[in-house]
Amino acid sequence: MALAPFLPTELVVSSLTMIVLVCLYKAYWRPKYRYLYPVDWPTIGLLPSLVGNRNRLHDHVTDVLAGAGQSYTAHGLGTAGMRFFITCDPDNVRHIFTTNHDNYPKGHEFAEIFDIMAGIFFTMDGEECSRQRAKAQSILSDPRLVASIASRCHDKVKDGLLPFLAKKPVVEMQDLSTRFMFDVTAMAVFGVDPGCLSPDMPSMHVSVAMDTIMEVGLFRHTVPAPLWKAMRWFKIGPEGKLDMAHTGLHGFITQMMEQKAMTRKATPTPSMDILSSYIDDPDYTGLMHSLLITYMVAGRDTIGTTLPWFFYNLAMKPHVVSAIRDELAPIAAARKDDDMTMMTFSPEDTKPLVYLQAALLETLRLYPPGWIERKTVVANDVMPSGHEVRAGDTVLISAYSMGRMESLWGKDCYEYRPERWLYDDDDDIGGGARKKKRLRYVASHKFLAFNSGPRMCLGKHIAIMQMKTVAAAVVWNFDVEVVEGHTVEPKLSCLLQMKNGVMLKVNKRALIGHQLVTMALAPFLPTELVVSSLIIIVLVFQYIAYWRSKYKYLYPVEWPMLGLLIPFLVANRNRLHDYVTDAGQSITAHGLATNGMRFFITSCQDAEHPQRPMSGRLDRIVMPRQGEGRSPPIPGQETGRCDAGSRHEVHVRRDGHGGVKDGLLPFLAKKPVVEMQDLATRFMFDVTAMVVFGVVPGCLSLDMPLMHVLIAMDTIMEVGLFRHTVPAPLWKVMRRFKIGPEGKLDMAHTGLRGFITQMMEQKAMTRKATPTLSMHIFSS
Ligand code: HEM
Repeated sequence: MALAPFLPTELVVSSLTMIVLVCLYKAYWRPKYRYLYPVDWPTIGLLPSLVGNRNRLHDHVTDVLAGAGQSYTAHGLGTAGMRFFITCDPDNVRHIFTTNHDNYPKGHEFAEIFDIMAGIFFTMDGEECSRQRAKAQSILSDPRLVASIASRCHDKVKDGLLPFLAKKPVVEMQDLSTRFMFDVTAMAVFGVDPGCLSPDMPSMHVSVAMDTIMEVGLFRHTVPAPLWKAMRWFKIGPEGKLDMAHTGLHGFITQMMEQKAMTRKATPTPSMDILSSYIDDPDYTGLMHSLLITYMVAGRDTIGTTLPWFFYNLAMKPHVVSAIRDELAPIAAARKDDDMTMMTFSPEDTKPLVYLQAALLETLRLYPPGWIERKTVVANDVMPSGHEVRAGDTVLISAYSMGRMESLWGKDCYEYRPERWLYDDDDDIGGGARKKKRLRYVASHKFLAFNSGPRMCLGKHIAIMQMKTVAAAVVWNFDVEVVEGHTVEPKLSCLLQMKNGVMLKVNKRALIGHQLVTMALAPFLPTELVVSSLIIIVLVFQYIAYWRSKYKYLYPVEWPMLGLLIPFLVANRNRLHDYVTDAGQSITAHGLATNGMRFFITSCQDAEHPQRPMSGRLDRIVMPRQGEGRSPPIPGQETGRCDAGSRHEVHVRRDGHGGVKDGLLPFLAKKPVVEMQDLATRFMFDVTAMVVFGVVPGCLSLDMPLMHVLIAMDTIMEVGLFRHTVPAPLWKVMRRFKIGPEGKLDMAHTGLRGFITQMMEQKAMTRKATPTLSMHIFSS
């Protein structure tokens, strides 16, 4: 409503922009240039190139730089002659970050983009920045603080991360790493553990708020400042989201500071955390929120972003996992307590491990969390590459592209290969020459993940120590594997996070002489193996001996002992609904077991089966409703819920009539192809949540957020069918050990409970803000 008077102008302007864009695109775009050079359009500059490649922005920038000899000059949107110089040339980087550093400050636009950290070194330049950095450096190099960070990280791995992984067969590693690093960083900053990494996976508003800052940061970097400032004024679009994120973050910092004040009152002895070093410093009065948020970002965002890429690469490179384990094995062998517990490694243990460090550096080469740096030009200058830059130009340095330049890293620059960081050092031991691996030195202007020159990362050593602690413990104790069908791709943000995270299967290794066996299940494994192998053998023999193709679609075969159910389900699992329908209107069958358990399956209205035996026990009546409307069967027609393999793709044309005004129709209008089951589920999820809680969770939005809760609800129904079909003691044992479908269900329960908690919290907040009665189920 507030925007109503502006809408017509807005509409005209955006329509005109669209028309101009489409015409220019059609007129000039040449497929051969597509992945080589971005076309620098008159007036609108690089915008079409960015829009056209938004789904592969990082790689697009890299392709452009590789094609243009590592540096490129382009124009931004606007008539003010704004220019960009984009580079990943190490000579230029040294010039910008070190040799002529004063000519390339971050600039006031950078400070405006990250206004939540205003007044703190991260967004500043010059004298004040150097003064603040000096204090930060002395704090972060205090051995007592470093020791306290190390021991808190180690304890969190031991008591939080490893037990968590041992209980969950499948995890979303980005979420998990972010939760872990949020807790570890908050402990270093405030001396308080917020408990994000707990088995009930509490909702993470603050963590999401931190992600929002980085996502909207990229948006602010790419559109002209007056545009995002106008949006900020009206709190619309990404700026509306950012405004909420700021409120959430400030709330969190206030809460932490209050908790800290209470602790200080109770135990006045100084505590080893970052906040304690600033709390009485008058220079930071009024800057505490910016300062503490900066430290949270420095720790959580960087390591929390790196670790998922690390595990993702390891999941695909078993030889790297083996090499890391080989390095850890002598340390593990020297332990006395290693046999039945999960092993952790201290910073002293991991410090000399060069292969582990190489694997982490290799991750940072290919996936630097801060993938792009921004600087401003103070005075006209000429780069070592010969390019001229003018005062006021913006310089963008792509750390991501730098890690993928063939000229710097060789032909295999895209390959994850930790060995490139190592070299053989001839080390004469005991008379014989033995090669010892050493870490290769790579200058920071060639490997930019930790920045270079006077603005170099101040937490590099802490970061490597923390990452090694996590990586060593997880690699030693678990096997990880990417869940089939899960695609990993980067998100559009200032941080190189993954768009949908990375789903990993995690299996515990048991340590019997450092060999593999699943530990928690070890005592049961032989029996379990024997029983399941026997069942499979019996099934295969029976299948071969009795199965007649003429019966295949007519009658379920009743096997001796196994009854009807197991062969029935196994053989017809892909057409279960139709199989039940084809079998006639009523059948009686035996289940798996020797206690004579029987099933009567019918679609007759009166459930009176002519063959119903009068003797014997009728245990369950299963009435397939679908069968009722489907006798005789209709060949070739699909029924039931679509599975992933048979999803219906619906080509949607704009209709203009009917419907659901603000969500579904605009969505359909924008997407020419939709997966209708997903869409309908998202739509109904939002509608139902609105009815139940009075809150829209926003599942049906254009960016199609990954909805763990929806998957969880599907899981309940899928595992429900599983529980219906196998004997109860079997699924109960599986539930006890959280294995197979029951492990998945356990995660689904946790996710759903987390969602309900989140909704109830949101509701409680809304009720506080507007106490009038609202019309939805939860309020009743
Ligand atoms: C994988 C881990 C990390 C990476 C890749 C990383 C990377 C970086 C980069 C690229 C910068 C320069 C930022 C800029 O000027 O725009 C930076 C600065 C900084 N980092 Fe890190 N960092 C990591 C972990 C940490 C940790 C754990 C801490 C704290 C304990 C930390 C503290 C800092 C500080 C204080 C600065 C100085 C900011 C400035 O001068 O503006 N970093 N880091």
